Amino acid sequence: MNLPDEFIEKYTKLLGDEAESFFESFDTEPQKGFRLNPLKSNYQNVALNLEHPVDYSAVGYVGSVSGNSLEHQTGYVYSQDLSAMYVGEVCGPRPGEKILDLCAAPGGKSSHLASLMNNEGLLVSNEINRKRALVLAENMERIGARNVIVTNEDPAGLLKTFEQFFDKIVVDAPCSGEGMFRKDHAATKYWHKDYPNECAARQKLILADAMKMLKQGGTLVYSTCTFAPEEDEQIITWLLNEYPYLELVPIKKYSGMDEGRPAFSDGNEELRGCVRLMMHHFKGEGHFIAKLKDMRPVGENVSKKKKGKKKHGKKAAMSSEQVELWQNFAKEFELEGFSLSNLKVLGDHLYLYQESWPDISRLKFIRPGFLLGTFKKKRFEPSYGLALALDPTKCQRKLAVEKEDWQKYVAGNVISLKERPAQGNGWYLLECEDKAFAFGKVVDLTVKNFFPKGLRIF
Ligand SMILES: C[S@@+](CC[C@H](N)C(=O)[O-])C[C@H]1O[C@@H](n2cnc3c(N)ncnc32)[C@H](O)[C@@H]1O
Repeated sequence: MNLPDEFIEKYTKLLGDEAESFFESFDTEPQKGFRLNPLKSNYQNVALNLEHPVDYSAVGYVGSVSGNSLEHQTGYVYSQDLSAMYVGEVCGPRPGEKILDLCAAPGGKSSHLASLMNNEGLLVSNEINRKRALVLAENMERIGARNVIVTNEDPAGLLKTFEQFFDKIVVDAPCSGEGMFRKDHAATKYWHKDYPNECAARQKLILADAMKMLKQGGTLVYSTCTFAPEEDEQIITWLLNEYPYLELVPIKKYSGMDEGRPAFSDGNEELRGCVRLMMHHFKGEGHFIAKLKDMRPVGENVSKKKKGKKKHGKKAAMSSEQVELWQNFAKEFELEGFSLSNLKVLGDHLYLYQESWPDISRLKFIRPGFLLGTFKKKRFEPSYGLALALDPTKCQRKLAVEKEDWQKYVAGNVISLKERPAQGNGWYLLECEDKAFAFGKVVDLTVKNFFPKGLRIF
């Protein structure tokens, strides 16, 4: 491929003997990857080739997945570059933690983080660009996570709500994208000699806001998809100088992973603890990852001081009619873990929003909690996301259909039944090959279509 002359000049100097194989790697075939989603109880029940697992993630595989497959539609699988999937592993989210993914769309890292949190704790997935934030929300819905808020703020906008709040923050920063040149040749057109420095200036602003939202004792994971030292090692040097209480946590290197390069910055040997994923050594695209820990003792911080304050702000109460409609639905589906104190109505929408989460009413959001459904003239219509978050193995009110009927439904058509289900008319969780794929409403011998129009496939 044609790389910009100044790019070649720069990396010839930086990489010396290695430069030739580095440049050759831009002409090699990219290898694809995917992750399975342990939020689904039977997550290994997928018609996919699982013979090539990666060694750095228990849920990652080499291979490709069709966006039109049942596995993809039901959120059992997420296509993700083999390098990108190491970021979530390095973060190592734990159930119960409060985590921020600050630059999150389209959701590769966020879906990975949420899939490892067992629906416990809170993940705030933020994206500054509204169009991209909408795609992010769709992807988070698909994986069936119940503990995610999707916001659409610039990093400074989040500060008013989340000062010193998070246990872990992932900053997968907007960057010069050199590591994506192989996959996306057009990306070379935006590149110019000063681009990495321009990106670095923006990265510092984003990180300065991120640092204000990190709890004392918290962990920051910084990643880019570029090889540029200005945006990689030099940013880490800047962080270490600016925030002397931060320490680099050495990241484990698996086969083909490079160390960070001290010579690309101020010579600090600790930079070796970072990871460089270089296409001439590793099978994924180009990436850089660093992990830093705030070493100050976990003490009184702002969010604790505010403890006495009512966290929810104005929480719209449900009307008695809404309570009854929801409770009837929840009883029919034997839903557990949805206590009324954790439910919130906004407009006609009903959300699961844990009482312990802070008031986000001052933020621009796409999903202010997990959308359970919508109240419509004396009835409750469950959300598509709720269907994907339910465990079909535990649900009695379900209807299993063949693959052809799944195809019809996700294309926007009704399903015809040979006989009426024993439980009569009404809402059913639809499943195919033991995977919940939507709610459908049975009226006699027809399953009416409620598949979201914008997500139709085929
Ligand atoms: C590398 S992409 C994120 C990819 C994502 N983490 C994933 O795994 O799917 C960087 C994101 O940062 C967003 N961004 C751009 N400028 C930003 C800014 N000033 N502050 C925060 N995010 C920004 C972009 O819109 C883009 O979605």
